[in-house]
Amino acid sequence: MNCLALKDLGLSGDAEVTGLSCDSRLVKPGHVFAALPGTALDGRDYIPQAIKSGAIAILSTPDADTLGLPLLASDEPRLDYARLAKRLYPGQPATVVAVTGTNGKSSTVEFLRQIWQFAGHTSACFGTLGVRTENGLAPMSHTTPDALVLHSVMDSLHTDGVTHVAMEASSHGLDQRRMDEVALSAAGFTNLTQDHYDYHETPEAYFEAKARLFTELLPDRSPVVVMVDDEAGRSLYDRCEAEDFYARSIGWSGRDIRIAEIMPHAASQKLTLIIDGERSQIEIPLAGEFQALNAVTALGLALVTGVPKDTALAAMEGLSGVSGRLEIAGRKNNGAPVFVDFAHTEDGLLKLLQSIRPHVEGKLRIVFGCGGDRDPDKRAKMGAAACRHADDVIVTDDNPRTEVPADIRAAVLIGCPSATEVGDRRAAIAEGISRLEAGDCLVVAGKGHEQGQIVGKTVIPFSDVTVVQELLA
Ligand SMILES: CC(=O)N[C@H]1[C@@H](OP(=O)(O)OP(=O)(O)OC[C@H]2O[C@@H](n3ccc(=O)[nH]c3=O)[C@H](O)[C@@H]2O)O[C@H](CO)[C@@H](O)[C@@H]1O[C@H](C)C(=O)N[C@@H](C)C(=O)N[C@H](CCC(=O)O)C(=O)O
Ligand SMILES: Nc1ncnc2c1ncn2[C@@H]1O[C@H](COP(=O)(O)OP(=O)(O)OP(=O)(O)O)[C@@H](O)[C@H]1O
Ligand SMILES: N[C@H](CCC[C@H](N)C(=O)O)C(=O)O
Ligand SMILES: [Mg+2]
Repeated sequence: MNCLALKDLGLSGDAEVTGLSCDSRLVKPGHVFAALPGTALDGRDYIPQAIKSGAIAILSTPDADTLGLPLLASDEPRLDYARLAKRLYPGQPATVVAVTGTNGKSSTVEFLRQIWQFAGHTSACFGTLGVRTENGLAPMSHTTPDALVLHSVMDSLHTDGVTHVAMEASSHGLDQRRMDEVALSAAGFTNLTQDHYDYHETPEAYFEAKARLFTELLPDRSPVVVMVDDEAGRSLYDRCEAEDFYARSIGWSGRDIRIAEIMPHAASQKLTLIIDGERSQIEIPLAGEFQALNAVTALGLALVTGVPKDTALAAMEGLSGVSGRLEIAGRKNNGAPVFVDFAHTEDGLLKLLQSIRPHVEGKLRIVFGCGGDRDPDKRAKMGAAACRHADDVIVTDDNPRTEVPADIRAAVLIGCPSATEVGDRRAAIAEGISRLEAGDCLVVAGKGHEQGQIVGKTVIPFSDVTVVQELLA
């Protein structure tokens, strides 16, 4: 961490700043406390608590009552919090790429990391799964972490010799300015469908939060890679072109990387791609069209960050799947497979079930639920998608958080009245497995890589993959 004194921040006094926090519960002696107005609470109410814990200055709105402590007054305290975080942790890998979109961010950043690593760059990625380097995975609490965590992660990656990092840009993170001080080299967009309307309220506001990455955070003329197969992608691409970015359009209807054909095999798929007018064919060791789309987005980002085309294509032929994304967890003794996937939106479920369907001779069965304290409007829609595209649906719990689990299940069942309801997730998975006949397939969706079930404020250890394996044993 950089050494700063109060006077370096324009405040009086020589006291050394030992750290920064926006949570009074984490304040230590010598910290600057950022008292931020929030979505549920107001950080300014916690100034007395922060002072008791040893805060020596407050960063907040000009009207904040600091009880005599020096005030770093700001009309945009979240932005200035990010700026101070960057001053304390200034290191950053030279190439930083951010990926946004409703679905596919975690997969795309991990594939991009693998391509860079294959090309000889010391690489990392971070997001929902944590911070991944060639040495392993360290957990993180958010998809786009709070600015302080973000810059301390960047700084330590830089210290460890990482030159290339791919990060996920969530709509919450963009809206709350968590990544405003990151110096970006390029950005990618996967797709936009419904999620998080509880927070953003309208589809337009959700889109604009994502669009901030391109319109406000990315330096002029930077490369952008946009999947243009949906309306949001096309509209974003047009904006990026108008703003003089180096805009690359990719996808089935992409101009710069066009997917001409995908031939699915049991556990792989052959892609025919037209890259800048030239045809290439590769076999990627991943199943499911959506995984191919994410791999192509990663390819686009690898190319604009300097990886030679042949190297990037060779890397794609050796990609490893991401934990909990169409991961085969095991097979019943009659051969029927059980997959674990992280689909937690209507479109995610649709794409997941469409991807698996061609490989199923018998019945396609699904166990899933919807998260509590998250967009309630997506629940019946997810139920309807499951009902329409699977042959057998079991609705269960998925992180009820502070909501009543039965109420969440009831909302899902509105879209899927014929489904079986089994609240306990382990019992639901057991029921799904017991129904599996030869030729069938079961997919357990919604939790993917997650290692816990959040009930109230408590995290109960729970892993879909482990539970499936225990039940199959
Ligand atoms: C809705 C939301 O995103 N909230 C985030 C936001 O909290 P907030 O500022 O609104 O919090 P608040 O509870 O109103 O409190 C206001 C302030 O008082 C402070 N406080 C509060 C209590 C106290 O005792 N002392 C104290 O100082 C809080 O630290 C906060 O600074 O800023 C906090 C600090 O960065 C985050 O931890 C918090 O994430 C909450 C826990 C959360 O669940 N967020 C999820 C929805 C989220 O961000 N998800 C995205 C997207 C996921 C995806 O689709 O991939 C992500 O990037 O992870
Ligand atoms: N390109 C895609 N189009 C539609 N659905 C997808 C796509 N990629 C992934 N999915 C679905 O979304 C799930 C989550 O994928 P991934 O973790 O890569 O997305 P994410 O954007 O990081 O999600 P989150 O918002 O939780 O961080 C997958 O398990 C799959 O069901
Ligand atoms: N990043 C997403 C993940 C949802 C995963 C699902 N298991 C849930 O809890 O709803 C979110 O926080 O909304
Ligand atoms: Mg993610």
